[in-house]
Amino acid sequence: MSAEIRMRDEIARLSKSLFDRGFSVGSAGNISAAVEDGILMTPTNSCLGFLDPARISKLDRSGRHISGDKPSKEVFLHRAFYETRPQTGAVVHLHSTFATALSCLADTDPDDCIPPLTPYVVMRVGQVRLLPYVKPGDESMGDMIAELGGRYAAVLLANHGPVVTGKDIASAVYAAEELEETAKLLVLLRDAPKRMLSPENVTELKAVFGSY
Ligand SMILES: O=C(CO)COP(=O)(O)O
Ligand SMILES: [Zn+2]
Repeated sequence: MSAEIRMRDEIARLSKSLFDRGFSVGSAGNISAAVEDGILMTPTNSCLGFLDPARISKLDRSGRHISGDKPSKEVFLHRAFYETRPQTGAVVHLHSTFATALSCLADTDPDDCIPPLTPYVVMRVGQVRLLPYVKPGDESMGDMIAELGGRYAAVLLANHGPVVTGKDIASAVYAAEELEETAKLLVLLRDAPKRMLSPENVTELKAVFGSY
């Protein structure tokens, strides 16, 4: 089996896993993964729970659609991550409930919208930047991500949802799940006095576990 066929199967398998556990609903969200000669991307308006691996879109390195169904309308956003973070192997965009809830709160800190509450979000995701609202599929979102210069592995799109990257597709999916679970804790504990991880705790985690 070729590496591309294996990757198509892996995208479908992990997408279904996210859908089955409620991380995406309907046709919300999209996933892409790098292959040797381009990028595989979930088709626009497809449901993550019912992808046909053979119909997953393929783009060449310059972003041209070369096979499969029409790609996600968020193609600009995905490509901006691959271009500015060369270590990116996959990109996961979801409308998962709690991360999206944080993206709608007026007092979310745009520079650190998923603050370090527990270690795994630091280890798997790192600092997350909130980007201003634009309509889904707007080309300007690609520019806004490019302007971050590859400094963030994940962003939260205001009033929309998270975008999380990883060195490979499993890492990106795990990081998206970790981000969502931390967002859930932050919403649950919103009005309670909280003990956050200290800057020293965060530095230690980065030193021991590295950052992608
Ligand atoms: O989440 C989405 C847009 O932000 C879904 O769009 P696509 O169906 O085009 O991938
Ligand atoms: Zn979306």
